[in-house]
Amino acid sequence: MIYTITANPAIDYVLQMNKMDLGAVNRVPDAQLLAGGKGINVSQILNQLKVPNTALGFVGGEIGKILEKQLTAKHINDHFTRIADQTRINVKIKAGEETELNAAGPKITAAETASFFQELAAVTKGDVVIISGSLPASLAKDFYDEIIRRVQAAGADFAIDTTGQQLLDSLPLHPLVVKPNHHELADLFHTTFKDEADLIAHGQKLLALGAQHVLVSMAGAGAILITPDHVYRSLAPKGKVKNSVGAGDSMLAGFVGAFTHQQDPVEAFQYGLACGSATAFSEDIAERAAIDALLPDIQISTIQ
Ligand SMILES: Nc1ncnc2c1ncn2[C@@H]1O[C@H](COP(=O)(O)OP(=O)(O)O)[C@@H](O)[C@H]1O
Ligand SMILES: O=P(O)(O)OC[C@H]1O[C@](O)(COP(=O)(O)O)[C@@H](O)[C@@H]1O
Repeated sequence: MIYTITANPAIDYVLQMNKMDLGAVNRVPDAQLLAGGKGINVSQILNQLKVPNTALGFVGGEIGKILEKQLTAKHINDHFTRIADQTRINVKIKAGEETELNAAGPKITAAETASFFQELAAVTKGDVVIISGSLPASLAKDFYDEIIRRVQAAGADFAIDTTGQQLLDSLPLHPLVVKPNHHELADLFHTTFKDEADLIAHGQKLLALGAQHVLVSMAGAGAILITPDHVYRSLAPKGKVKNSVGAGDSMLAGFVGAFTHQQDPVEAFQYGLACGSATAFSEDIAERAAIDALLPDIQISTIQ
C-alpha cells in the first residue's frame, strides 16, 4: 500500500485569462474549482496507474466539504482527519504565465493531530509513505520528522516532496526518492547552475547526504535521475501545455508507483516523465490514456 500525506490540502481556484492588470478590475472568462494539494494529486495519479493507495491529511470547514466531494468523485480512498478550521483556497492565475497564491492553511489542534497519527498507525512493513507539500503554520515544525520516525519504526519506506531545510533534514533518514525541481535544488545550495554538469553535481550531493534516488525535474526540459550507480537524463515529450500545476506531483507518483511494482529505477523514471508531462498536457491531473500515449515517446539516456 502507498499512503500519501497532504497536511495542507487546498481547493485550487484556477482563473484562465488572456492577461492580468494588477491594480485594475479584471474579467475572468474561465474559472474552475479543483481539488488541490500535492499528496492528493499524487493519489489521483496512483489511482490512474491502479496502484492501491490511501490519502491522509487534514480537511475542514465549508471549503473542506467541497474538497471532500471532489475526493469522492475522484474515487480517492480518503482517510483524512476532519478538523474544525477551514481548508485553504489557493489561487492559480493563468494569464500567459502562471502565478500561484498559496495560502498558509488552517489551525490544527493537538487532538486533531493525535487523530491523524491514529490513521498513520495503519502503515505496516513494505508500505511507502509519500509526504508532500507545505505544512499548515499551526503544525509543529518537526511534524514531518515525527511522521518519518513512525513510518520507519513500522518498517515502511518514505518519499518526500518538500523544499529548503525540511528537505535537507529528511536526507539522513534515506528517503526512497526526493524530487526537487531545478530551481528548488539551486535554492537548497544558494546557487545558480552554470551548466548541466553543475546541476548533476548538486543533485549528487543529495544522494551523498542520504537520499536513495534523486529526481530533478526541469519542466519542459525534462528531468535527470541520479541513482547510486548511474545518472540518467530524458527530454520531456512534446505537446501542448494546458496546465502545469501538479506536473511535479504526477512525476513523483509515476516514479514511486512504478518503482514499488518492479524496483527498476529506469522504468520508474519513464513512468515519472510520462505522468508529469501527461498532466502538463491535460486540464487537470492526467488520466491513464494520456499517460499511456506518452510512455513510448520517453527516451532515457545514461549519461554517467
Ligand atoms: N512544459 C512542459 N512540457 C512537457 N512536460 C512538462 C512540462 N512541464 C512539466 N512537464 C513534465 O512534468 C515534470 C515535472 O515538472 P516540473 O515543472 O519540473 O515540476 P514541479 O511542478 O515540481 O515544479 C517534468 O520533468 C516534465 O516531465
Ligand atoms: O503545499 P504547497 O506547497 O502550498 O502547494 C500546494 C499546491 O501544490 C499543488 O498540489 C500543485 O503542485 P505542483 O504544481 O508544485 O506540482 C496545488 O494543487 C496546490 O495548490
